Amino acid sequence: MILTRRVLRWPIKQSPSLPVNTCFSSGIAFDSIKMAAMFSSSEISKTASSLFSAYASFAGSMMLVRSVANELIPHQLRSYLYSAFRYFFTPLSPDLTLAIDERCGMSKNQVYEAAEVYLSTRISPKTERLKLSKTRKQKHFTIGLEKGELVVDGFEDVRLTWRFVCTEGQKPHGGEKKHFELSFNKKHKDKVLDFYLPYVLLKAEEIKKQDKMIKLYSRQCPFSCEDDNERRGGSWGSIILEHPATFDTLAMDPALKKMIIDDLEMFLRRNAYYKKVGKAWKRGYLLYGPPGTGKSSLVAAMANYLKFDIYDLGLTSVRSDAELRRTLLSTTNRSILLIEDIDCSSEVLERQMRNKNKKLPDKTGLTLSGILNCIDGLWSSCGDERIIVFTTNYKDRIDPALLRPGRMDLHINMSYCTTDGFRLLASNYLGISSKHNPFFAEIDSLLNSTEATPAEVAEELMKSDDPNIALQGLVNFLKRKRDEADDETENKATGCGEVDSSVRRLNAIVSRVKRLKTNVDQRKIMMRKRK
Ligand SMILES: Nc1ncnc2c1ncn2[C@@H]1O[C@H](COP(=O)(O)OP(=O)(O)OP(=O)(O)O)[C@@H](O)[C@H]1O
Repeated sequence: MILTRRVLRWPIKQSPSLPVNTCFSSGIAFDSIKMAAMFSSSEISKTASSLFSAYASFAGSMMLVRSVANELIPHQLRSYLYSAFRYFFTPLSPDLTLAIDERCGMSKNQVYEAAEVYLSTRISPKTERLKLSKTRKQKHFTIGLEKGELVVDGFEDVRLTWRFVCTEGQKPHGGEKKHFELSFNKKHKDKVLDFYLPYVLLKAEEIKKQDKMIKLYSRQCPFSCEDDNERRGGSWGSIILEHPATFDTLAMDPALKKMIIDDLEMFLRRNAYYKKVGKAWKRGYLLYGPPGTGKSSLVAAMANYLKFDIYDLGLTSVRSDAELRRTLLSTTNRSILLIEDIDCSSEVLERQMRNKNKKLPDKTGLTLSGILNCIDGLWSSCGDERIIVFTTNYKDRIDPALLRPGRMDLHINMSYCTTDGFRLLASNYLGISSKHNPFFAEIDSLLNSTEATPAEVAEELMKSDDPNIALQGLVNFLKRKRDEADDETENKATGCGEVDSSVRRLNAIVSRVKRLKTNVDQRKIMMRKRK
């Protein structure tokens, strides 16, 4: 108040030392001249001293008040008063800011991870700094926000601002603490929590699925392609699965192929259904058939289709039920557990032998009941979207307990190459179709009377870039197979003595050599003609 009164009493005078109508080009210079004209130097110094004395008396009284308050008012009441004072005198912001930390305790924060992925697709052209990275195994660049960068996003009528913040960790060598700040108008709080953030999680999941590199895990693999270069628990190592098999390249009965795809689709859709009926969300497939009919290729096609990782578990490397449990618990959701050649697993066969011969000692700690428990017992319920695939060349050698529905839901017979299968392979390997090709009819009739695996047919088709040579080679191969099969049947039917059968085999070899020579001659003639 003193200060105000003094200021108001200042006289407004013109300085006699300056001519009133002097002209200046600069406005600032003109103002300062005006000021100087208003106050004489003695008056300015008087004003400054009164200002200083006012400030000193104000600061002194405040210090006195503060020390009295510190003495008389208890600490808790004081801090309450301060916060109330701050609350009433700080202007209210209409915005709410959510801090999304990188970690929740020891584990990663799912919302933070999702935001990282989602925001990489929301970067505006105005953003000035971005983070770019790519590991040797990654196919695409990874783009992220740099410290302090902003992304503005919209969701229905809500405007949201994301900011990426990095701060120094409090502990020495604690590294950087990272978090996102998400700001929006307070009135949209419910919409953001109930709809926007779940939408971000969903979108991030979709983006991850698109870019996902499928991994093949094995306990025998000495290293891991995980980003943090750590092996998963349960001693799994991994490599990127680069198997190009897809359902489009698989030569198998089209109806069977469609049935498998539909079954997988239904399995993926049925999360709620599995919960409702009280079953673990998993599905078991048994693939059986002779070697080279595409069992492993089908597993790769399933993984590529679903974008699921594969855990290749050799049962022979598992020593006990406890180890099997540990190993399976360290596998992730959305994965395929592959147990190949289940009939060759000595433990599974052993139980059958033990049943027949009760005296056989229990050699290992891995038992069939341990395996069954992991497939559909209580342990199997730890995890979601799991697929278990058993493969075997001999279905009849497997313990029926393993095959019952609920354990192996679908039994898929991978059979010899059919005419449909051949057409697909011919189109894949040679880029040809059956139209006007003279070889197709002959190959069809040979395939109907001979058992050849898709692997054998594919091998023949790969032998030449020239479709005619490759197809002629396949015809010869199938004829040879047919003759061999005929010879074998004949041998079995006649049941002659050893000498007779040796003579017949010798004759068969001679006739086969003759046929081969004819084929070679034919091929030479064709080559000459082409030249
Ligand atoms: N049905 C098929 N469609 C396309 N290619 C196939 C098919 N079956 C086999 N092949 C070809 O043969 C090769 C071997 O097949 P694959 O390993 O999948 O057979 P498998 O039945 O798993 O054999 P095994 O029982 O010996 O493990 C594959 O790399 C693929 O090129």
